[in-house]
Amino acid sequence: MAIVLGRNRYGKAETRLVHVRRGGDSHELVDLNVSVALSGDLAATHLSGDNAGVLPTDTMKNTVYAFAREHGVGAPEAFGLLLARHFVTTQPQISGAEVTLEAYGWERLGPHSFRRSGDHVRTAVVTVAEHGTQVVSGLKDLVLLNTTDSEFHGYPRDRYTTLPETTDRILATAVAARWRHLGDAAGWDESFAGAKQALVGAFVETYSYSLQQTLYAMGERVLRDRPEIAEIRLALPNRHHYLVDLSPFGLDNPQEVFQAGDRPYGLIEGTVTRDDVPAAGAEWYL
Ligand SMILES: O=c1[nH]c(=O)c2[nH]c(=O)[nH]c2[nH]1
Repeated sequence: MAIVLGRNRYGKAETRLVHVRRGGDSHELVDLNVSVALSGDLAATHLSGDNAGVLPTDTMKNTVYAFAREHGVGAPEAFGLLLARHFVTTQPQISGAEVTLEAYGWERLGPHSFRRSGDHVRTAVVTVAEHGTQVVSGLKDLVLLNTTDSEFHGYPRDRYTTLPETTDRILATAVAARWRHLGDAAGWDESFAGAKQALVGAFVETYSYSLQQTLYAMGERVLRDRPEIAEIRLALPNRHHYLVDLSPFGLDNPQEVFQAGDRPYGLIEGTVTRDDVPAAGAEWYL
């Protein structure tokens, strides 16, 4: 029996970067949370504390800020690619870099005034490794709700089943989605806007018999509308809304008064994919 070092990586997590582009009269604002994880020949530091190959995580943080000044910050995918390629090409012991970015939205109020817009967080994960480059875009915390056009019935019942069948309910979720691109040179902002629009459009327009059906419709719409996207993964918490029994007060409740549930919640997860695209890198499955 031997004890050996397994998979490992290291990096600086959650570098908060705010970039102001002061071009003309109107300023541009980008607000990012950037995490870098590097992998490669890092056995020496783990086994003997030899740090000859360990670029400090502090340097990674500095690189994020310096690159913002030197190159500007465009789409999160583009900035992530720039950083990931930099670490892999300049550090001989590093063979893989994963840069994860969250972009917080700011809505313009004036030439140099903004209001934080909280309806979703845009995400990107860029991986540069020996086997290739993978760009995954996404979003999270996008809360959507339909007040009708949602049913749930026809499910198996056992002795523990109490859920009443319904032909009219609220369907609500907080969308977390990530989608992998076929190439590494999409028009990132336009692609993101199109994918988000497809997700929302399918949620609104699908008459739903289950959140699972809605999930598939959302993924399918993204792949139909966006040829640059190979595959999409969705995680949809079912934000249950319980019809309140008002009969003790002599009142009816024709789908008007609901209690918003918190926990527990159903969690519906799924992948929608094209059947003719190259397989994803291993990172996709984490
Ligand atoms: O859309 C739904 N899918 C389920 O799998 C499920 N399970 C449940 O209790 N309610 C729902 N709703």
